[in-house]
Amino acid sequence: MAAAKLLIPTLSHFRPLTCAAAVSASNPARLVPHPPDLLKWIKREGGFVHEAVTITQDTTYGLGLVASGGIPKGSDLIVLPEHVPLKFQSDKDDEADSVSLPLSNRIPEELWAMKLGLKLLQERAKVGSFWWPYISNLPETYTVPIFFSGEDIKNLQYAPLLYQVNKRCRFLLEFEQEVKNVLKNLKPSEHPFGGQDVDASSLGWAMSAVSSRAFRLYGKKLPNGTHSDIPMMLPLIDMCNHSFNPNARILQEQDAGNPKMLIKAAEREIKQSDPLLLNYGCLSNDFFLLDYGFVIPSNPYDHIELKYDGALMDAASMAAGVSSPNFSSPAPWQQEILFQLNLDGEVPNLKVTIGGPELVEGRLLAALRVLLSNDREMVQRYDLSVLKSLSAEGPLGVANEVAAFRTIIALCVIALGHFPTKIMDDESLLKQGVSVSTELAIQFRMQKKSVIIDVMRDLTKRVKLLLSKETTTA
Ligand SMILES: C[S@@+](CC[C@H](N)C(=O)[O-])C[C@H]1O[C@@H](n2cnc3c(N)ncnc32)[C@H](O)[C@@H]1O
Repeated sequence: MAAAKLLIPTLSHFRPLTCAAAVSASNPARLVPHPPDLLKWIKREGGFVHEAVTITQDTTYGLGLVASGGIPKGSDLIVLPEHVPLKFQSDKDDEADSVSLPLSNRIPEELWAMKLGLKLLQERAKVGSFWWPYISNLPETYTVPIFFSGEDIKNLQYAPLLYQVNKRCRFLLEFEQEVKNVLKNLKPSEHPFGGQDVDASSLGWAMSAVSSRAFRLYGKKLPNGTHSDIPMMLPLIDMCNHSFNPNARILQEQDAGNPKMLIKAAEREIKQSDPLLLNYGCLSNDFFLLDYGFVIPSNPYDHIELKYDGALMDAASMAAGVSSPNFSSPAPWQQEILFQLNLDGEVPNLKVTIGGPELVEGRLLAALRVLLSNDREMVQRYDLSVLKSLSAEGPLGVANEVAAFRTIIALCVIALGHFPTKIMDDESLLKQGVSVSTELAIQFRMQKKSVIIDVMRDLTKRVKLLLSKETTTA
């Protein structure tokens, strides 16, 4: 044993940063086979864990928290003292941050998870890290699309997500080079990762660990009295799985001198064997898959993204039977409204969505209503907020509303045509048994197609209702 220690002296102060591909979504291995007891560590550090809160393997979503007995509503479930969450600027930072800080400054703000990921990777490499009891309990692999094969990325069949995945992969490969360049001339004592090679795969592990587990909460108080919003990893609390109907919620107590993170039971009793669930956010499946590595069936917040384009709108409305639409050449007064909707001008935002709680994004609905109307005076009688509202029920008349809805239905048909497979094909592929990542990609595209079909159904009903009302009043 002594000889082995002598042979590998440099290995004694760091841990390897290798990263394997995900084999199972429901039960990913942890970084070490028998990690320390997380509950005991939290309590030793001065935190509180309700006696009925336990960690269970018995979930379809990996590890989770479960109530071993009844918990009254509003009870504190877990309380973390301020030094336990893992944040980018931590009081425990040391001189290695003079290297990782400039590196993190090269990360675009939208990839904030990579910033905290650098810190996580640094702590993962360090033997004796304060956070090792937490980090060793993290999953070894993630089912996010940056780890999918090229074939499974294509299997997503949805351009906006393909774009995001490619962007993240490209960033990781470029950042790997930047990290290597910065690290190559460092003395061992200055090296933030214990002299180890950091590659796109270990960076991707760290980014996914953060994006799937961090919460954005108040940071330090700013001079103007407000709080900065910073991501942090909350040990144990982050063992809660997601639900849109959660039974727990995160709170931050800002008592002077004693800030704490806690989760409380929601305003209903938690029964024995109930999982403890948090709402990660009212997000589309794009975010759930990209950041968390899962897809929610019938997600009420899922939507599809389209580009507002005059030629596409003309094609859709002609397919819907609207005669001579003028989306490609709007009248000046219509163009002025498109400008107000930020669908025209120097830096327009042409991304519009269909599906989700709004059903049709207000900006798209207003544009269709206005461009399908010839009656400038009537249009100008209404506020933009009315023109954008689906519940306004045909402010510009039944014929205009029917034409707008039919145009959206035709847009949906065009969008469905962009998917190379039908839902029935996808279902039979899933029945044949496929890998974890292929299954996720197929579920993702099936859900997108369901969103489109649901919107078409809803709008078809609205058209029928409008037409029936018109015949009754005629
Ligand atoms: C904050 S962690 C929760 C703890 C995690 N289950 C574990 O084993 O460490 C978030 C991860 O849990 C899984 N997860 C949580 N809620 C889920 C849900 N509703 N459906 C599918 N997977 C879920 C996903 O793998 C996600 O990335």
